[in-house]
Amino acid sequence: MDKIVVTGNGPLKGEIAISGAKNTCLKLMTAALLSDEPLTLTNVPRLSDIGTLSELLESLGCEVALLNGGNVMVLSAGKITNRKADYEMVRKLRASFNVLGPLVAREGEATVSLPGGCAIGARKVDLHLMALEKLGAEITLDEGYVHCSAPNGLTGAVIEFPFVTVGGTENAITAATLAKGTTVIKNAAREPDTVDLCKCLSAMGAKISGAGTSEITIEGVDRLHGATHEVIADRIELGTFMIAPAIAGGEVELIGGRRDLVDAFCKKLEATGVVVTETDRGLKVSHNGDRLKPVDVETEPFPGFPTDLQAQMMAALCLADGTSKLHETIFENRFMHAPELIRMGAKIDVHGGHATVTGVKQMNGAPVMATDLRASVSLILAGLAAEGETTVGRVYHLDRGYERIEEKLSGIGALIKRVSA
Ligand SMILES: CC(=O)N[C@H]1[C@@H](OP(=O)(O)OP(=O)(O)OC[C@H]2O[C@@H](n3ccc(=O)[nH]c3=O)[C@H](O)[C@@H]2O)O[C@H](CO)[C@@H](O)[C@@H]1O
Ligand SMILES: C=C(OP(=O)(O)O)C(=O)O
Repeated sequence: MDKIVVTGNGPLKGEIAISGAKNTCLKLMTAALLSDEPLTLTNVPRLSDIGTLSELLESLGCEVALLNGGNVMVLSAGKITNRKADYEMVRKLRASFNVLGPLVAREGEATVSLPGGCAIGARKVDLHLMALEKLGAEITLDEGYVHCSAPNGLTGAVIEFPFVTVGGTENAITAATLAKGTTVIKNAAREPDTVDLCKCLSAMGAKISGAGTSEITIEGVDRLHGATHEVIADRIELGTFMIAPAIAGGEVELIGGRRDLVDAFCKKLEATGVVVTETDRGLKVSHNGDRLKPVDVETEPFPGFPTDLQAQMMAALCLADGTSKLHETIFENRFMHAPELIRMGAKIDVHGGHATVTGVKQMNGAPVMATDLRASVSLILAGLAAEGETTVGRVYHLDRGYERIEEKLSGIGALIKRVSA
């Protein structure tokens, strides 16, 4: 199994091109199931999660072709040959539960394995099912599978979520595109991923208004057609690489980065003393290497501080000059990076959804273990500023969501390599 070895070596300088967003691209891929014409996605990130979802889509009869070294994907669901998404595939990837909306909308029937919990929390799907029931689907649960049936098609309805669910909003949107009549989604997710999905669906002929606000309206249409859509920049990869010069010092330009994708995060980073500037090509982050100022962070749905950047921010705050408090409000078990950071010399006290981080002057390299995607990258970031060598194990978590991370970080002067153990 591969490991990543990072050696702290001072300030970083250069530029990193931001890839297409994993969490967006996965949902865009499920949209291909809504049309019998091809959907072409450009700016596709080369990640293991993309490969896993491709396999699932292929098992349903959707052809997936990669062009231009994998950067362009053509998805052709001329005919759905199988309406059942198997446990073995769905369990590997939560986003795969989002084939449910498109399948039932187009085929009037679908059976999809429950995704189950994952390391960061229980991650229920009751609200996805509530939304589909509102649209008239009949739902039964049997042996770990959700069976969803609407033989006469779905019908538009008002769906009000009690709290923001990104995946639930997206399943509701895709299902509603082919429903009869109007659907109004209240308390909808405002994430850029959801907005980009709506943009792609609109290019396919869907009638959607209000994307990016808490109320999204969808007028159902009879059919969707093919389209070409460019995947939006990955705001989580962007935020992750913005932390690199913050933690190790230096100046790095993130090509393709946009402040509006990570504004709440930028504000917290700026409060630590880091300088963020918008440039013609993206965002530039500079830090003189002084100790960061402590800040308090609470994760929230967009436009708040993203849960997917909490681990990386914690890594930076481990070296701040003072005490920071982090409150994780989205997932109940998303501090698994804390014990590993503690192995590197950090002082962190976790109590439920809260963590108190008392900054230390220096962290030290250590063998550490990745427990989930964002936890893994927080250990690499900490390694960039630590004294000595940090070896991160179980890097398959990292490969789910970061394209060529060693290459990108080496390009700004980091000492990082992948070794086969
Ligand atoms: C609001 C939020 O930040 N969502 C994040 C979540 O999206 P993802 O779509 O995976 O999760 P949701 O947004 O649906 O979940 C938000 C919260 O609602 C709960 N829930 C959700 C659906 C449901 O049917 N019932 C239910 O109780 C979840 O357990 C969680 O506590 O993880 C992704 C990957 O890390 C992030 O990119 C998203 O930004
Ligand atoms: C947790 C993440 O992904 P997933 O929802 O696929 O588990 C993530 O992108 O940080």
